[in-house]
Amino acid sequence: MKILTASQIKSCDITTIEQGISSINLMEKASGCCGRWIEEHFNVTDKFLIFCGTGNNGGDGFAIARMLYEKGFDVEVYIDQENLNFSNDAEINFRKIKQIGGIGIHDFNDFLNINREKTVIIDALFGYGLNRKLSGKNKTVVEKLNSIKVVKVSVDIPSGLYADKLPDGDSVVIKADFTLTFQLYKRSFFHPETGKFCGKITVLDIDLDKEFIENAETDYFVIDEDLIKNNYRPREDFSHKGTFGKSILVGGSYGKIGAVLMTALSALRTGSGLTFTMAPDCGCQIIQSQIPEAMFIGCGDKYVERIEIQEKAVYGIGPGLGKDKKTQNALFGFLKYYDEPVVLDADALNILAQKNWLDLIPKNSVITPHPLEFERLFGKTNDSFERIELAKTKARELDIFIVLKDHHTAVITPDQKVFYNITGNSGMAKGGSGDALTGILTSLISQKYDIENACIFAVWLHGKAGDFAAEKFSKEAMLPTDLIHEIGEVFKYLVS
Ligand SMILES: NC(=O)C1=CN([C@@H]2O[C@H](COP(=O)(O)OP(=O)(O)OC[C@H]3O[C@@H](n4cnc5c(N)ncnc54)[C@H](OP(=O)(O)O)[C@@H]3O)[C@@H](O)[C@H]2O)[C@H](O)CC1
Ligand SMILES: [K+]
Repeated sequence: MKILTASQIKSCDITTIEQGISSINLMEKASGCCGRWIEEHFNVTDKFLIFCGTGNNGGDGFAIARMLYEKGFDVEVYIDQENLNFSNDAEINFRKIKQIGGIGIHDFNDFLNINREKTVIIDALFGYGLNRKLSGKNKTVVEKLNSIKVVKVSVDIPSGLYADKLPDGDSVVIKADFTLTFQLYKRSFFHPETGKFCGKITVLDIDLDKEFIENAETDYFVIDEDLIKNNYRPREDFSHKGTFGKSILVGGSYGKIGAVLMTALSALRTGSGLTFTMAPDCGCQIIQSQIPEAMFIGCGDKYVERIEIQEKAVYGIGPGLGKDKKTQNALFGFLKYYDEPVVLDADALNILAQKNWLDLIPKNSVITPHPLEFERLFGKTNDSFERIELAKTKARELDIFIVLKDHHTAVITPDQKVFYNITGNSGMAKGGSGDALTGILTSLISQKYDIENACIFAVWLHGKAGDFAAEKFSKEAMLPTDLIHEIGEVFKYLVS
């Protein structure tokens, strides 16, 4: 699914309207989708306080108020009565609710304490037309709404948030529990500084012009299930273990054997045909007894001291590797002569950063840094938008793929495309989750998924398995090994 900018969405609106539907009917359709969602998720005994701005986001709010009222809901509307300079469509819908006696219309300043129990706030102050930070009564009413613990539903975008950039420094933004956004995700939904205002996001299809969206230029995409289902290749029956590639997972050090063990286990669970672990001898018993399916190649006593090159294999290097001098030399010796794509994670990245060996990374390799590892590799950035721009530059310069791990992990490609993942949860923020991702990635590349698709599929699969594990064990109790064991459930889900 594409992510378009606010101005592209506005142009798409205009194109849709030029194709035949009037703007007021497009608003009616958008508001109707919101009304139906609200009706499905709340009780008729709930009271709705709908806060409306002067633009079409406010117009949606007026239309939603009318629709909920007509369905028997208790509705009150709040506006800035000192600024009735509405957009054309907002004006039309404002007049409609004024004619309905049963909908109270109040000024923002009249909004006093409320019975929180049965009240739902609908935020229809601003949408993608926001072009400066909130001030005056708009700012005051948002601060007031944020200060009370009551369910908030934002129409299109939490008011105060821009669609595709960070808010200005001391901005005020509605902290929504739900965001009902029209047609496409907005980029700010996926960044840590901004996504936290959205709550649970639902994309409502309002039938915007499909051809416009198809032809729209963008570098930004969401990894949605359509993309995955087009990408996933069910296993052929007439095949043998060699068909499904050879993964070599390199890592582990004394006391951190579990990392490379989890990486190997997740490579196997992802369907790797032949799986080897290259780890220090101190890990041999542990790995061989826990994963008999993975062959073991000893490469040192307590640390990885050498990384031998094997033909027709895909290497995943880093989990639990440590940064011992011998290990540094082993990594240097390997990368100096190996020019096939590799997956580099954790301490492999920290060694490359520390020794400034970035130019040793083979083309089309995949690095999987979390933000701190990214900073060690490429330097500080002021915010996550800047970090993505730097990642795009580095992916192009080094001709590599960057899987930038965060709440919404992003895959950045050498041709500067950015794919945001929407599976996963905070239960995965535990040591070992990254090791599992490395195994999934290595396994998919060894199974001949092209690198871009392997990265996209891997982050989605990893997050989905994490969601299944959270469902089963709770976010607090779930373990990375639970996530690994749920990988099979995700494959079954994909073919269901
Ligand atoms: N395709 C769709 O997604 C559809 C979306 N719809 C809804 O329309 C809004 C966008 O409506 P728009 O009128 O373009 O803009 P907003 O309602 O977001 O903002 C209204 C105007 O407010 C002014 N503004 C901007 N920032 C501020 C601010 N900080 N303080 C005060 N006023 C502000 C600005 O006008 P100016 O003249 O003052 O610059 C905005 O134009 C979208 O989000 C959806 O909710 C349609 O209903 C259907 C299709
Ligand atoms: K809004």
